[in-house]
Amino acid sequence: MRTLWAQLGSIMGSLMFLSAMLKSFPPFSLISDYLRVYTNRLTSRLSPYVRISISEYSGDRQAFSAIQTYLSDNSSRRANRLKGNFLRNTQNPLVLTMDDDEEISDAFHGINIWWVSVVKSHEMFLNLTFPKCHRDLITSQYLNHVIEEGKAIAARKRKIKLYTNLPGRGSILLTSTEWRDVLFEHPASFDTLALHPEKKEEIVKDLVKFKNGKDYYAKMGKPWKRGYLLYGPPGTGKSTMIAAMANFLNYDIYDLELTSVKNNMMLRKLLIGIERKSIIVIEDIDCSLNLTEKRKEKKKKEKKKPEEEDQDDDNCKVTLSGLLNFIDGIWSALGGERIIVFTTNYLDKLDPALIRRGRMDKHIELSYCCYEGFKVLAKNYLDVESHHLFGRIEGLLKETEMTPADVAENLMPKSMEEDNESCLKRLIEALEMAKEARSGKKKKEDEDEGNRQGQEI
Ligand SMILES: Nc1ncnc2c1ncn2[C@@H]1O[C@H](COP(=O)(O)OP(=O)(O)OP(=O)(O)O)[C@@H](O)[C@H]1O
Repeated sequence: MRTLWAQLGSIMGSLMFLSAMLKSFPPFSLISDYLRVYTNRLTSRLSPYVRISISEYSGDRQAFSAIQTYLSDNSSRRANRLKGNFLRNTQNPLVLTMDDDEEISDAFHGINIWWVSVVKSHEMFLNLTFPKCHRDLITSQYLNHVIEEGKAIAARKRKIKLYTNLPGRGSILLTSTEWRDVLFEHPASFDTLALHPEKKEEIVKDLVKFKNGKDYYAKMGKPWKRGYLLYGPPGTGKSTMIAAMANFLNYDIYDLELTSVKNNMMLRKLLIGIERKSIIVIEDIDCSLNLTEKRKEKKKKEKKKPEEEDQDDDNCKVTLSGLLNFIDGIWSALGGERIIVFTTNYLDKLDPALIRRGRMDKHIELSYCCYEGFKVLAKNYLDVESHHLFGRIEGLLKETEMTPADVAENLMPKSMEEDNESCLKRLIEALEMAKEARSGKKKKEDEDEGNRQGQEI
């Protein structure tokens, strides 16, 4: 049937060609225009099919690329002619898509649908043909199905990337910085994170609420973004938590090295280059800000005027106000669905303005290893869930402070032959030493305090 219509189409095409010929003779140009309009009308009235042409510039770019993803997924299984594109930094770099003018068929509730990809004057169109009698079903349900399915396929195939800001290519003076990406393949997950289960659950719930919160944020009239402050001693899992968050949400990570950003303008430029579904990380935020504070103190001593200060700051490094603008200025709302994470080992060194609630919505303390955390590490490293030495370790963990990084280091087998018992005993030894060192330190502090009070009397 569709072949018959194709033949009719070619007859109509010939008529149109004739009309174009006639057009070159001025007296006939009016007639030829009428001829073209009426042949078009006649074809569409008589045809039992409808054709919808969707341009890549039709407005919703995301919907168009979702349709492309859906068709590419279908075409790589069904079409005879495919286009291959190579992607950078991926494990499976070859991506197959439908070739130009290639047709693939699809079915929805028993209705046959045909798609053709066409490129005209550098513009791509996806043409969809289906029986006229199913117009409502196809335009309402089928197209939505294609877009949603395309988005789901893209999410499943999405590989997480880690972006870092590095000096721009060709920038000899290192005055500009740009994002460079590599594939992110950190295996951390909330299951392997040594953290109290209640705390873990609270964080996971918070992340889920954020990820599904598009409508909620829109209703509140707030940009779809959230700030997390992770603080605690070195080796307590702040970086590991960020990796677990990225894997859980399937978001890219933008690791912002603030000390190599020349000024506020450059910071804004970097911000604009950040895509949706991302976690922006500034590690050791206290170190980056110290530079600013020290510079301010120096300027105060040099008795500079405020205008000079601003100018100098802009020529020098990112200022506190630039950073605040980065977090909650108008630019920061672009695209939405972004998380910003600050980490620090020294919470009290930070400017309260930077971490106030609303800016850093959730403050998460990562601390020394608790018994629950140890059990996760024992499972990760030794694949053991219970052991007669666990009780001794539980008691020692309550009496001393050891970071999950140190617990992990002691648990890790040092050779293929080393058994679980020996690894657990090494941990017990290390915990006992830490306990002794701690009580020695405490004794010394008490003595010093006693001496100080004695001198005061
Ligand atoms: N909570 C944890 N759960 C699982 N592994 C952990 C945890 N904390 C630390 N580790 C282990 O210790 C290593 C160092 O941890 P990580 O880099 O995440 O700590 P950090 O708090 O970010 O340290 P720093 O403040 O020095 O950057 C990790 O590679 C991981 O193997």
